[in-house]
Amino acid sequence: MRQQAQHYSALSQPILAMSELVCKTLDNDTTDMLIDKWLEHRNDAYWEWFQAVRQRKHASNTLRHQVIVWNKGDFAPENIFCRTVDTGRLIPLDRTWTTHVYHHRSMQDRKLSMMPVVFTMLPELMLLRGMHDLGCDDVYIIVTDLKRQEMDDVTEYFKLVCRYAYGGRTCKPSITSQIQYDHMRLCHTLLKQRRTPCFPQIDIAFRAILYEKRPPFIILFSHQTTSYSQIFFTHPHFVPSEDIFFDFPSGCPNPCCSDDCEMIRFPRRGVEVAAILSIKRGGRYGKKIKAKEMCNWIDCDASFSEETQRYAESSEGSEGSQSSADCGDTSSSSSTNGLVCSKCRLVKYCSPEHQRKDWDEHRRVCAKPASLGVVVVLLGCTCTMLCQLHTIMSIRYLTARLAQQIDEELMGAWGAFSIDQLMELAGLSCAQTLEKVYDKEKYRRVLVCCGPGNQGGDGLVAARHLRMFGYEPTIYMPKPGSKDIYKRLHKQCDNMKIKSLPPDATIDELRSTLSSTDVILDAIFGFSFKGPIRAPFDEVLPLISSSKKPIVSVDIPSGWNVEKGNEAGVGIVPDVLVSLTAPKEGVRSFKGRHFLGGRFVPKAMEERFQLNLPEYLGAEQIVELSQEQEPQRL
Ligand SMILES: NC(=O)C1=CN([C@@H]2O[C@H](COP(=O)(O)OP(=O)(O)OC[C@H]3O[C@@H](n4cnc5c(N)ncnc54)[C@H](OP(=O)(O)O)[C@@H]3O)[C@@H](O)[C@H]2O)[C@@H](O)CC1
Ligand SMILES: [K+]
Repeated sequence: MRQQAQHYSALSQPILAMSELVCKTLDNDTTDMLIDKWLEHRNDAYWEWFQAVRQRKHASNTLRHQVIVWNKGDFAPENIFCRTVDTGRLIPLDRTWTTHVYHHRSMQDRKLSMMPVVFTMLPELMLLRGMHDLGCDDVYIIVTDLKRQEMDDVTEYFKLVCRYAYGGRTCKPSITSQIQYDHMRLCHTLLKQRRTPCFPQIDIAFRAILYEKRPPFIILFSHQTTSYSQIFFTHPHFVPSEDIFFDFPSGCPNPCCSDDCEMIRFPRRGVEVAAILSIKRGGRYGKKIKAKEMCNWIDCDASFSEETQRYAESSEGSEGSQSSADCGDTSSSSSTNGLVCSKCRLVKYCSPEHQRKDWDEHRRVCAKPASLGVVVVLLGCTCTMLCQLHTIMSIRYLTARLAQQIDEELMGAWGAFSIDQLMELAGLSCAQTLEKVYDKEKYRRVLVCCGPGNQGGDGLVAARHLRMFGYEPTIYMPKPGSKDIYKRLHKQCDNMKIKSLPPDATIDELRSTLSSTDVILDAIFGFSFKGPIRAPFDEVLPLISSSKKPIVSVDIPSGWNVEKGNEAGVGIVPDVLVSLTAPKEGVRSFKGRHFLGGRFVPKAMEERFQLNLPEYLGAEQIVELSQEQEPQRL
């Protein structure tokens, strides 16, 4: 062993035999036993999450991108199906696997059993295993004592090695010395910190597993309660859809951890934040990884050609489409148009025979997409109404949390928007909505009521546009927000000679302004509102409601719970609502005219969050969702 270790260097390709780590293998039966044990612990966060999947609240889409399904049966892994990222099959979570846990022998001496290691990560492992089909019967875990910062350092090191030196390739002298320097630094630091196993051992085992086994992912598990474990994916294609991770509970066992702490670093924000090892391919590693869509019968190796993957859009219930695959042919070039299950339309088969064979398993999740049932209700509607109703049935209603997440993503690294841009478009939608419903000749005087958050900013932008459209807005901001953006927006309004009530205007002053107002724009509270209503709004809201003036509410009527609506009965009841980005859960029962605005969501994001937004026409910034009466301008 010592002799072999001499050949080891950070730049040459190690082999597993060089590793001094002990490998404990948990076979299928042991894994099954662990899953059974895990199921005894119901009523935890995972159980709730899976229940939510069942109610189609998460990780589900009635269209073909459905990634997790559970339609029937008990809470048991065999009833929960995952769409695999590598073959597109819908397979049950109970397809067990073999776990190889590499650990230092001192851990065994310390009586650290490897069973709890696997048990702690079981829901995540089940999910990951279920997400992968090809070559993933084996899961590799390396157990360490790394702390958070150390885990990050080690992650960066592996990324560097895999990018430039994997396979013993030569790289620029500057990179070589960088790798050697990082290697020495990590050895030195981690040895000093007495981390087990020492860094060279983690390094050997990690790269040797990559080299010899080429798994879709490797987990570096940390035994430290103050740390997280890292998953390394070996190709971007192997990173599961981030929809899966939305709301997936964090598994951190440390009771003192912060909210965003995770047991395993799941790539919650998609490929961009996943630890992906960029491995140079070529020579014996020259095989390009390619997504294969395969026949859903688990024993069949037939895959479908790329061009036929768009089957769902083009073929209507294609039970009869031809099949040319020889299912015994294991080559990836085997290609067929496939038969789509005519009921759920979620899976494909190479032949009727395999469809029949898979039926016992597939029947557990096979169901008609829910939206199809709606058609019956719609008989007798006009074509336009049908389209509108269809829009309402399928549009996604957002929880407060999801609305905030979308907002953050729009302004995050991927979305790259600034708040000014979003607010400008949001405010423009509000002004356009008011203009569409309330004619400026009859409803010239608009009281724009602004709150202390971003919605107040939307109101200020709307006031400016309304002035441009020929209205006479007055701003009322009883609690001006402190951010610079509100001050700038207010200054822009001042420059246009838009009147403002002083923030400390008395209730009498507000009452008198309301009496000389034609229509109110309610831009007080948005998706961050949490009841009960505090001063000064506890006096302002009832006054607005009792004014009997028409009201246009922005995003959600002020005072309504974002998810439960006007259950406390203290909110404003508007005539018109303009939802931004997508409607919120709380407005499902809203009866007035409902518009959608905030035309800034990129298509990719709309699809990722399954928003099912309606089409905006031409250059319009708004689209009407429902109509209680024929569209008309008042
Ligand atoms: N992507 C999008 O869709 C975009 C959305 N945009 C818009 O942003 C809106 C969300 O903005 P947001 O997060 O700043 O929150 P929002 O609701 O305006 O104000 C919260 C503030 O209200 C207050 N407050 C809360 N509860 C209270 C109570 N009970 N009683 C009294 N006060 C209470 C509290 O203030 P505090 O008391 O802390 O000073 C809190 O900070 C969203 O709905 C949409 O209109 C666009 O601008 C951009 C793109
Ligand atoms: K509002």
